[in-house]
Amino acid sequence: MTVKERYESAKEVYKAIGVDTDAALEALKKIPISMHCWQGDDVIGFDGAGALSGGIQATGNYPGRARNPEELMADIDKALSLIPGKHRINLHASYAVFEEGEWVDRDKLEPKHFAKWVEFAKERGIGIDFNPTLFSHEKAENATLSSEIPEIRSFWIDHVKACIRISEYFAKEQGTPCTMNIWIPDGFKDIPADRTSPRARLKDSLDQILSMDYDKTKVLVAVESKVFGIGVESCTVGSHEFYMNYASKNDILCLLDSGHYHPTEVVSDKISSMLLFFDQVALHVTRPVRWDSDHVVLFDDETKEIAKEIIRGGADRVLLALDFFDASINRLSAWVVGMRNMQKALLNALLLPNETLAQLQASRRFTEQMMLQEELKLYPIGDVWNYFCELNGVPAKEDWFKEILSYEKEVLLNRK
Ligand SMILES: C[C@H](O)[C@H](O)[C@@H](O)C(=O)CO
Ligand SMILES: [Mn+2]
Repeated sequence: MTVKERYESAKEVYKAIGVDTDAALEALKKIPISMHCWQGDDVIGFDGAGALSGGIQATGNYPGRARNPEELMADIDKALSLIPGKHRINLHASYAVFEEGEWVDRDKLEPKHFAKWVEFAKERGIGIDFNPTLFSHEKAENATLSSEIPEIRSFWIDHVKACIRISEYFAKEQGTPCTMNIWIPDGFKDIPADRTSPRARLKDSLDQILSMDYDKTKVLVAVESKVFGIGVESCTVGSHEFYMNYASKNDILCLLDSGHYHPTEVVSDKISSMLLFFDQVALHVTRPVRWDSDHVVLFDDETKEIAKEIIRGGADRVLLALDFFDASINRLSAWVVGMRNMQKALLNALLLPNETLAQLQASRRFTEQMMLQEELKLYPIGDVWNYFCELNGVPAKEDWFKEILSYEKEVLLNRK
């Protein structure tokens, strides 16, 4: 049977439970995922400002890490060619592209340092999202926006302001808003004596940043909380409560990273609450293994549950990005697996009879609800997925992997 014939057969199976597979594929095609550039080079960046810091870690030494903008762009291109649909790319400020012999510190970054990325994105018709980089820098050794040292705090305030200007430039050039997400590593290894002062300084820094004049329809500022990081186990200044309150009072976005909560807490359970109080919510989907380990996103239960909440809450209300970095495997394969898995999870959610399931819950027919949810797990989603790949001109099933192998042989292994 061909992929199309299998799809036609699956379509009938779904039709019997009231699910329109054609509509699901149309909807899936319209959901962009912001693919993080930092999986390609183990979060190193190009500004040479410092080794990876901030309590995050890329482990492994698989050959072929992208070492410069050309290599990273080529790798992103290859990965995107194996992922169905049109997506976005997510950059960090540390990925500024300088002219030969040029260098400026992070507080002096300008749109021109990202012109190459705009050129890259425009040629491919994709949008760009952005992140100030408040780690891997000598001035980030202790604290950034919450620093007790006025010059350090001003430096980072200026950096984030510069990033807002760069985000505005991206948005203007690409014609779609740019999500600009702020994450800082500030915190304390051991029990602090004063939790309030650092948080008050962080609040003041954000106030100063947001007081600048910028187009709020073009730059969607988000703040990303975290429960702990390596070296800051006892207290994170930018905690969930801090940022949720700050975002709500200041009309900016909260970004929920699925690795940034207590191990038994799940982001899938938070999305509906956020969407009742905010117009939109931003996500970093990742896979924490025992800690915020940033493993590649799998087609696992929590990813599926997050996707259900995105579809049920309205995909246009969720700014979806991925955030993992695994240096122990082929980095392009990591991107492709993670992106395709996020899409499979979204497809899975789109293929559910969501109305029927909600009605079963509303009438408290939980026995039937459980039965149906379990039976649906074995419905022929694979046939629908393969057809989606074919429709979008990318290899179905595992067929994309041979492209990775030849790219590894011809390109990655030559990066000595
Ligand atoms: C590199 C990212 O910005 C970073 O991973 C941040 O988003 C995060 O999740 C830190 O744990
Ligand atoms: Mn994150």
